[in-house]
Amino acid sequence: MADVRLLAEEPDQRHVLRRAWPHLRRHRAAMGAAVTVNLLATLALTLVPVVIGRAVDELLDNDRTGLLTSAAVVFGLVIARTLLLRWSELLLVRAGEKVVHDLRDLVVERLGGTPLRFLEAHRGGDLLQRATVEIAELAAFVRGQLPDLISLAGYVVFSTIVLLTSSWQLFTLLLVVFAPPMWLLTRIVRRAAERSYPAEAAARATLTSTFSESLQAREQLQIDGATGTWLSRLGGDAGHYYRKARSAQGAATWIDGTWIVQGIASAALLIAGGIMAANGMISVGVVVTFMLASRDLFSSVDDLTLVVGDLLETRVGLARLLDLLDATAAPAAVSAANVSGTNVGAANVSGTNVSAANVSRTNVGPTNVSGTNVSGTNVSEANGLAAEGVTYSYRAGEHVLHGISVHFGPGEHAGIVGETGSGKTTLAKLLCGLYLPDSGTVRLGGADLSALDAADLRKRLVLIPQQVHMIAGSLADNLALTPGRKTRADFANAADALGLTAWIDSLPDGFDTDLGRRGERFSAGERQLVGLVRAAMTDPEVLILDEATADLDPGTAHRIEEALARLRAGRTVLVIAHRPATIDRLPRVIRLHAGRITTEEPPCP
Ligand SMILES: Nc1ncnc2c1ncn2[C@@H]1O[C@H](COP(=O)(O)OP(=O)(O)OP(=O)(O)O)[C@@H](O)[C@H]1O
Repeated sequence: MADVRLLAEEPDQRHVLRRAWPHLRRHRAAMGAAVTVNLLATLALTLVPVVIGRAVDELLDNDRTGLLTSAAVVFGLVIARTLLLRWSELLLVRAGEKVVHDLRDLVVERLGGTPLRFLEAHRGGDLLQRATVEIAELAAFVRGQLPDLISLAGYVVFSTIVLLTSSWQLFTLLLVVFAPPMWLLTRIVRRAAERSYPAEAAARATLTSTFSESLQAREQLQIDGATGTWLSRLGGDAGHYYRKARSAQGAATWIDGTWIVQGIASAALLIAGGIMAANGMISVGVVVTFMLASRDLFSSVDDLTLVVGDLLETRVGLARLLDLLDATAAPAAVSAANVSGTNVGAANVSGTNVSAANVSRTNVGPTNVSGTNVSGTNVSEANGLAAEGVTYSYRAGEHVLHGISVHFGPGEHAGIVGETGSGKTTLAKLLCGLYLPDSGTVRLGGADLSALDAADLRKRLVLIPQQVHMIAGSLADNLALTPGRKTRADFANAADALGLTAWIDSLPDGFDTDLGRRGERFSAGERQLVGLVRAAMTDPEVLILDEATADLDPGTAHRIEEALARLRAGRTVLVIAHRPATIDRLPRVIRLHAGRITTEEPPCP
């Protein structure tokens, strides 16, 4: 299991911003500009209580000109604030959306390039949740709360400065009455949120997984009459999510405590301010400024607590997303790890089981193949496809393949057979580089697959699985899923080369025939025909067909055999064979039993 890092459902939330920074770096100028404009808007609004306080003193002094000037300044500040705020929101949302857009692209790119094993090791719903819901939540936060968060943080700072410069005595009183209980409440909310939000996100991901699996398996569940069992499992997951969501709500109720703290602080300030004004220590205007600015501060802190609640929730999603990006990053490092692991394994294998040299001389007989079938000259192991001491496990410690060594010469046609679960499909995926071995090496033309360029590999080695996956759309849409830009003419040429033109013509709309949402219109065998046409367009060195286990109608079986026979020329073709008719025709057969090669039937003369 060397090449897979398993994702934790409840992520580590430490240093999330530091981890996210590399993804923000490209947009820092735009974000810096947005934050600056936002802070200017906030500053404009924070100055309003100061001007109102001055206006009150001017009113008490009968200074009409001063009063009118102050009123004009208040008006100007409010207008400036409105315009600046709108501008900053636009800038911030635009910059934030770019970040989210880049993250979304990166997730798609990383998931597309990640080893198959990584995808198989995780529940589809969990990956879906991280790649869609959590990015959507991040986008919603950026649009909805991020501008507020910056404004509110600005209010807290600027209001504090206004309060401190208005009256240090009242400010000291405010500090004593307001700050300690607020600090305590914030700690409580934060702790409760850190406990409950990740658990809520994990429970939601589990529910999504169970739900999406039930949709995928709906036919099987109905056949087995297991819908009830599945529903109760879904109900269990829904109940678990409900409990976690309630606990997260519980964490949020602590926020209401801030109202009580604010009430007490306001009353204390009013009494103290009144006494000081009566004694001539400060003007009435200063008391007014102080009360207005402290109200601003209270409501900012209040709103900030709510937004911070959202921030903590978004932080969990961001941490889960960053985990996904980290786990699917750096394929170079992954393959390097595997290459070294492979070398160790290969050394072990040659020491204990079957050495690479033995494989070519005794077990597999590539010399025979090359000597007789292909070129008439000896082909060493440097040519063709070779597994050397390959070991593989899906779960740590449970080997599915045990030191498999086998070689297929260029142009060879061979079969891999064995009972269900003996490891044929797993070996096929290793042979075409979809899995990396735990130990041992798979080589193509002498080169370790893990060292080859992934895109190049996909053109040189093609696997047609038992169940060829189809996307919603037409036959042409499905044929287009081939490396390179293929045209209608390419589809037609490939079908013609495989003798499938009559079959395509027999479809209602030829290449435009709609195959349904999941290609339901085609049987397993017909889907493999689609796979064969794609393979013909890719023109790989090695083609591996994992024969469909479902019963094939004679017409389709014949078309597959015919197409395969035409594809065989000039390339290595391996068939994971299930049907006796196929096995009988294979010139060379390798039999697997419980992850080991048991017998090797030599090539037919
Ligand atoms: N994605 C997976 N996760 C965990 N275990 C798996 C996975 N795929 C296969 N296995 C297990 O590995 C073993 C070998 O499976 P594999 O599909 O390679 O066998 P097979 O010979 O191709 O079987 P079949 O003829 O039924 O296709 C089986 O025990 C199977 O349960």
